[in-house]
Amino acid sequence: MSLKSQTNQSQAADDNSGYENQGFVSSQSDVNNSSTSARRFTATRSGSIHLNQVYYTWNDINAVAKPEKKSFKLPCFGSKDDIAPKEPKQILKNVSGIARPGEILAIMGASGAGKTSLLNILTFRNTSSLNISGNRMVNGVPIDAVQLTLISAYIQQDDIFIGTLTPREHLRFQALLRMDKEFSYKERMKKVEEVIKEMGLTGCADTIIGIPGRIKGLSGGQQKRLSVASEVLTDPQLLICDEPTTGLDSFMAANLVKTLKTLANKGKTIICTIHQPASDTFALFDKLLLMSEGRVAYYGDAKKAPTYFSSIGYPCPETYNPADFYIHTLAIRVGSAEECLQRSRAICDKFDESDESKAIKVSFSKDDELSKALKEVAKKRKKSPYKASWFAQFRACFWRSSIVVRKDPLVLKVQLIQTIFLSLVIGLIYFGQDNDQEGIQNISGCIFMIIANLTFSSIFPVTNVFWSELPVFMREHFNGMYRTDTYYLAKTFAELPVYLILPAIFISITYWMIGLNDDIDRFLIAVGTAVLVANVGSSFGYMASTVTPSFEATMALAPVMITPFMLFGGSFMNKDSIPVYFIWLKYLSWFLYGNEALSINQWKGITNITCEVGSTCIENGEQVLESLSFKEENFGMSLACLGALIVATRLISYAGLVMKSRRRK
Ligand SMILES: Nc1ncnc2c1ncn2[C@@H]1O[C@H](COP(=O)(O)OP(=O)(O)OP(=O)(O)O)[C@@H](O)[C@H]1O
Repeated sequence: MSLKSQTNQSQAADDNSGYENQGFVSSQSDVNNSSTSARRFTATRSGSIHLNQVYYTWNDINAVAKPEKKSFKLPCFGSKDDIAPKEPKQILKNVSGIARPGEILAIMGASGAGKTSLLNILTFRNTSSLNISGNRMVNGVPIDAVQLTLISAYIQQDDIFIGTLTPREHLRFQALLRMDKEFSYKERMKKVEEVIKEMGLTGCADTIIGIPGRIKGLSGGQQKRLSVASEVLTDPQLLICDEPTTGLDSFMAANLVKTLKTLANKGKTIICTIHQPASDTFALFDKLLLMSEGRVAYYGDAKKAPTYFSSIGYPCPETYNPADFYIHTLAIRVGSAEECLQRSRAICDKFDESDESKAIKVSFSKDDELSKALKEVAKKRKKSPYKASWFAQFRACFWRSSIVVRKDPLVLKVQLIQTIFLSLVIGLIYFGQDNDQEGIQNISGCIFMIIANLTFSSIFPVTNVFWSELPVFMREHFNGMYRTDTYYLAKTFAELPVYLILPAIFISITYWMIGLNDDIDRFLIAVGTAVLVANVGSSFGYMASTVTPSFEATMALAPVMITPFMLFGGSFMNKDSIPVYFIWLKYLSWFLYGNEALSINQWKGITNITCEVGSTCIENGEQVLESLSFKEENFGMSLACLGALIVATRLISYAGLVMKSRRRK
């Protein structure tokens, strides 16, 4: 190791005190015969790697769209176009570039220029429909998708958060699951506070993030800064941002790029695609990669671009925003496409011949140590992508889900109001029932109403929350933050109090208003039965959500799925009259089990049913149960079946969630 690299090593050790040095320390001669700054890296036992500086290079990237799979058509129905083989479409042609530490590289171009395709290729994402050639290297070492994720962070265009959290809570959750095992809880929380300050989020750290259309929260710019903050927590040396300023006004866009600039000034390498930035935002970029028709039209210092374009005959007028000028010059306009294509081709050809073009291709000396370390760490990460243990994942997910339960009005507040309102309505409708002939019918009706309300008021809030949280789960799960089982189990336990307390409140109000069996033990059994029914309902809500492809499909199909269980619940049709081919549905109907349990609880041992002299009457509870085909000895079995249905529907929901996450892979 050179003397210079040893000096840098001790300096960097101070910078990275949180990392455990395992001896993978390397130096490397610099690029292009420029000054030799040693770049060391540190690999930790827990499977992370930290590079002091990142030079990300891509050379001669070519991308061709894979031919579309032809759908089967009878020859007589196909047009000539269907039969003729289609020319493979070249998306990128010999695209090269380099992103350096301490700089922001902006990838710009008109619509369809190839920015997204290039960014996808640079991040190894969504490239299954392309045939790609060329190489992508970090500090001269060819890398793959997993190796890139070890040293970089990708900030996607759309910000996805749990809207009921505050930025501080969101960042704490991220820190608990994404920072290396070596960091203590205290260090993680300290890092969160540092990042809040660094990203200018101090003023809104305890404001709710917000849910569009439901809860007002952070501004677009603050949300974007929070996205960046989430990534900065893990201290990646390479940040790749997909159109970070989209949807922001020019002031907020400039603010965000200034934040990125602060990070670049700390030595980070930043790449971002951008759509027509305002001139003050454009002025903040260090390097510019202009694309046109899948080719490089310019790569170099953003400030030198006007001189370069003047030199090839396209001077930017003084009063013009340079970004607008380049994009207009390179855009392919409808109506003059051929002329625009010729101009684009000429500009790209000129760039290919220019000195600027030659400067892109830089050579690195071989770094076998870095290559070996990257491979080793990637191997570990492939085995287990998670940085936190199973228990740490469960604890963090449980903590966050508990906050959601407490703060999301849909989960607790709205449900509580709805529960009290509906229980009062049912209580008033069936108020003060007596043990007489009319009361038998009324009580049978109100038991059914209680079960139906417990079911519906559990299913729909669950589906709403599930679908609004699903994108967050998908992104975080794929980012290796937590496993599906820890997420699902933590959520189940965090929501449990809701499905214990709300049914208990519901039954407590209705039970006494209606005047059901006034034995206190019977009341407590009714509470227990209501809790079981509500939990079958919430589990069914999860199941309906995980086995259907979209929120709309869940909302459309859930009632259809519930109807048969409701029909065979013993109220609309006598239990013993169910057609033989539908008997299996009866065994899955929580309406039937709930109905049977609550009816037995109500009528068992009742001997004093009033009967007018001279009329045919049901005289006691036993006869009531007999008329419904319910048997007292089935009481325990009905409760056990409700419990079994909860377990079964939860397991099916879990399997559905696993399938959903697998399908995304
Ligand atoms: N998988 C693909 N198959 C076929 N054509 C594709 C594929 N991916 C991209 N293209 C085409 O390649 C061209 C470049 O697309 P790309 O999305 O990279 O452009 P862009 O510069 O990001 O545009 P915009 O700013 O409008 O998003 C477009 O004409 C697009 O239709």
